[in-house]
Amino acid sequence: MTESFGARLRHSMDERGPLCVGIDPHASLLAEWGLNDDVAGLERFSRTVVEAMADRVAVLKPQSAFFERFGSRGVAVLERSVMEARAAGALVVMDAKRGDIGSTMAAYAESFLHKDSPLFSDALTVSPYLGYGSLSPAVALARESGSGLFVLALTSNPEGGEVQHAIRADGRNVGATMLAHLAAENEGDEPLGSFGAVVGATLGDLSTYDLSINGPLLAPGIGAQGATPADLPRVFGAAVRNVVPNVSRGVLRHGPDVVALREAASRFADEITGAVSGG
Ligand SMILES: O=c1ccn([C@@H]2O[C@H](COP(=O)(O)O)[C@@H](O)[C@H]2O)c(=O)[nH]1
Repeated sequence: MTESFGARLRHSMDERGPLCVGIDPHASLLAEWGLNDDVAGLERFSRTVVEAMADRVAVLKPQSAFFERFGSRGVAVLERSVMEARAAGALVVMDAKRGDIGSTMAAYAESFLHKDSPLFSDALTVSPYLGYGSLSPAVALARESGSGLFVLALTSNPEGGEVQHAIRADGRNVGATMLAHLAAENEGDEPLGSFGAVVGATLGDLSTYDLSINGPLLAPGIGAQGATPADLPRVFGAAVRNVVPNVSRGVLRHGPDVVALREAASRFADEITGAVSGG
């Protein structure tokens, strides 16, 4: 039987540390790396990040948008990157932020979470803003295939609050409600549930939220968006042990040199370890 995503993530975080490096081939980064803004440039960029990182970080997170920008040939690069990253030992979180009515959500789930799909990933980011229940087909397929989900709960961008801080009829806000759904999903799972939340590292003190969802907390916002590893204990409190901090541009801007990329990731990893262990 396939080990669950949560279990595989816990082991990988214990072995390699919690850092998640993003594969975000921004046009500006392609230019900084001396690459053309075309499919060949995209492929070289993505291959370099996979080569530099996949044998050492716990998680790689390709941002699908930057590959989709190039149409089917960009998606083919994404497929190869996912396969190569997984083959080299990294877990892949596909950042595609899918969300739709349940019947369409089932097709999105097939695309990313079915073992036979060319884009099969260890986990997928999803949007619950058509209602958490609309994600049910993805939850069901993730359980079947041993993959996971990261549900947008409290995003790192300043605009997110207008939706996520909205107060519901029961007095609870929308973001807190998503966290409660995830806690129910992960109940009893050991060593860690497979249904995570996206919670921005940029958000300051989150002590009014119950972050104890028994699942991973994917925390973007470190580096280019202004948060630092030192912020993690203040933002996440006791839940910091389950945080998977994501850094994309903060690492990628050090390319294309593989050694420089590795050194940048290693600096973030050391700072994160120091912050999380109180050192
Ligand atoms: O709330 C969210 C959810 C996802 N993201 C994604 O993470 C990376 C962050 O990139 P940086 O270069 O480190 O800022 C990017 O792919 C976003 O789409 C997020 O930032 N916030």
